[in-house]
Amino acid sequence: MAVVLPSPPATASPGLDGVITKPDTTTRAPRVKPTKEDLLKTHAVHVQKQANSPENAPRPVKQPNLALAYPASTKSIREVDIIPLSQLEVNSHHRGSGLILKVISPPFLGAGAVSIVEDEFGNVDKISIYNQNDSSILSGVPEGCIIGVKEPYYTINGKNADGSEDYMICVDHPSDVTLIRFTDPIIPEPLRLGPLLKTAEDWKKAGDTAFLEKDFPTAVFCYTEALDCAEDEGFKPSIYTKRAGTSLILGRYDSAKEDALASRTGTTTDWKAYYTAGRACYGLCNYSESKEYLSKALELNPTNPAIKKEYERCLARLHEEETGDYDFEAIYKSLSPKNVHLDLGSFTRNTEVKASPLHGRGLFATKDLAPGDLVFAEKATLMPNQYEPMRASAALYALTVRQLLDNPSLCKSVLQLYPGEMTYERNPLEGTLVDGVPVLDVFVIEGLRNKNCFSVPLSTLEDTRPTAQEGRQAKGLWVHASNLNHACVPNTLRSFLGDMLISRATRHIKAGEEIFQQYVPVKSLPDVRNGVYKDGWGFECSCTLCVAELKQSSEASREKRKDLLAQVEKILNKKTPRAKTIIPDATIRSVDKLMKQLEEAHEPEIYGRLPRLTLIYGSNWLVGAYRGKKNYSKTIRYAVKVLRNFGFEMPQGAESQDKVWDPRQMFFSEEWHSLMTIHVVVALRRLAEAYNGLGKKEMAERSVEAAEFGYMLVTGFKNDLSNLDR
Ligand SMILES: C[S@@+](CC[C@H](N)C(=O)[O-])C[C@H]1O[C@@H](n2cnc3c(N)ncnc32)[C@H](O)[C@@H]1O
Repeated sequence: MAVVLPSPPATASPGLDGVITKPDTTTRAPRVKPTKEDLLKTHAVHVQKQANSPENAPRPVKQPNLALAYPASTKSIREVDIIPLSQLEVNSHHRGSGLILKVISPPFLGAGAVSIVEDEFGNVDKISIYNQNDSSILSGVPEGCIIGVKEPYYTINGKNADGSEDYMICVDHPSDVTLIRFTDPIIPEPLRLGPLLKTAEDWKKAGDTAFLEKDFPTAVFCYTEALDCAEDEGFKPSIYTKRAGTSLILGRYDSAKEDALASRTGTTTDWKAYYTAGRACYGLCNYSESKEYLSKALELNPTNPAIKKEYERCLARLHEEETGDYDFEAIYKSLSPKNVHLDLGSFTRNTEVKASPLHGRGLFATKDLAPGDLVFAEKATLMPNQYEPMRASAALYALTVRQLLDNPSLCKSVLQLYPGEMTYERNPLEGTLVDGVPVLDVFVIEGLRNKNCFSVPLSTLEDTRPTAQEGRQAKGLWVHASNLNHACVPNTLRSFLGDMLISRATRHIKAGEEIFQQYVPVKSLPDVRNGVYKDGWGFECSCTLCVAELKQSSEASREKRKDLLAQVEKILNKKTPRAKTIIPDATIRSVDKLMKQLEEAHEPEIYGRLPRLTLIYGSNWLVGAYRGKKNYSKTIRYAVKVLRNFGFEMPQGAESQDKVWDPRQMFFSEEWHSLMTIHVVVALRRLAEAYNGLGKKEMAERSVEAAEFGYMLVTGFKNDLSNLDR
């Protein structure tokens, strides 16, 4: 699926004469409207061009521009005043009004389905319908169908070749348009066609033909018509069965379940209904309900191998949900670019959602957890298999809209996510069914995507490898993890395996304590990182480190650290230690000197047990420089400093090569506030190498064990450190 960038906001733009002109946003009557013939002719040219272009060209996505947000209609087409097209005013949302229209052209399928429509009085106009599902025939608005548009937004779609304004009814919210059945009395007389087919049997046959042609949306449509005109109740169960099976293929699990249950006849053949209902619930990740239906199917058909297989799968998911017992290594092996959606249950019972003193809801521990413990593991609620960075956001947005439309039962958990500040009040009717579809506000969906999505590599383990392809990240939503608030020095670390998010404790967490994660890797300067939070999520961080750095440390000290860091960076950015490059001693000495000054610029009474982020880059660099010179003793000294700067407690004298201590203990300190990243693992490996170089085998082994523990935290499961070399 390709994407287009969000359209630019309606701000001032250069006019033809180079003078900045504001877009015309006043509500007014359209100026000159084209005739029906002209509209159809121009449209036909576009459609013809599309027909000549290569088949299967990916369909772009119109991602909503939040600056132009407007709420979705929550009314039924039966509640609004039907108006003629001639009453439409540009730049207006026509609240309380609606249109009943006949589609009189084949569609042009771009980011939206564009067609020409006619009302009962012969007025014509252009319509663009966005955000419809491929599983609905509205995504293609076939010629001849009758649609209802609720509270239509009429807009200027740029200029025509002759300079006149090009007008369009723009339907952004998918629930603002509804497909009207041919027999519906709401259709005005002049637009009526009468039923296309007469009997339920005819519609069923038409549905079967569409099914065989793999046109599943049309099959659903025909089966719906068949059910609607069936006079014989005995005819209905078989149609429900067919519609349930078709919906299952389309991933419309809510309807599949409903139809499967409606198809029951009270006989032993009901095993089919329960089997389909069980599979539909499995598709929705409702494993307990799935198990119930599959058990019933098994009772009626105990030897059926397909039911047995589904039942076993269901038990495996329930076991994962209950215990958090996963074979992560096997899961990793099963992962491939084509197989990122893992068949796993989510383990969340160590955590619960409660009101947070920081903001809205937060996630809290339900039991004491130790460093390294699995806090929770959650399968993505929504994550497209799209790792192209330019396409990942739009793909997630499109998938979210599609899934909510297809499975309204998902609306409750997804629409309660925080969408950021909206320019209007949210409507409590969002997510409820009106005219058969859930009311969906695409601007809310884009807002909550933006505030809650995570960027995700194929696996964090892959991502730590030097050979990892930089930037290839998908985007996804995990509704449970979305409750996590941010802390720069958090108590958990997240990692990914395909669409599975693994959260591990990085320190002791007491039952009842709030769980935090870092939203993004933290910047070392407190004002810079807080700028990122403000811009991205609208908050200022109040974690221990931010309070210490922003509220307790003086502005003069902050400025001093900033200045020294800039001096360090100036040198380091030119001289990165690499294999086979020897850094001149003079450079090392000047970095060393600056680093001492920077260290002294950290007030001991404030930074006593806190990370010193501005020191990390320099101390890491010095580890590399001394490692290059095989100076083991200095490598140890600076590797220990790196660990200290990340906020790990180092025993007195650990910087000396002769000190005997246990690096494995550093993860278990109760008082220190440490920050866990892959750089900690690398520093521990350097430490091990240097101890080895000095022949201190015991210390080297302990350092390797500590590095392995750290690597488990970073990647989510136990892994060989040699992954870091390939
Ligand atoms: C993914 S949501 C986190 C859950 C959120 N508290 C809720 O009620 O849905 C992200 C939003 O939480 C808020 N937030 C996260 N961390 C915060 C913090 N440390 N302090 C204040 N607000 C925070 C921000 O408003 C942010 O946009």
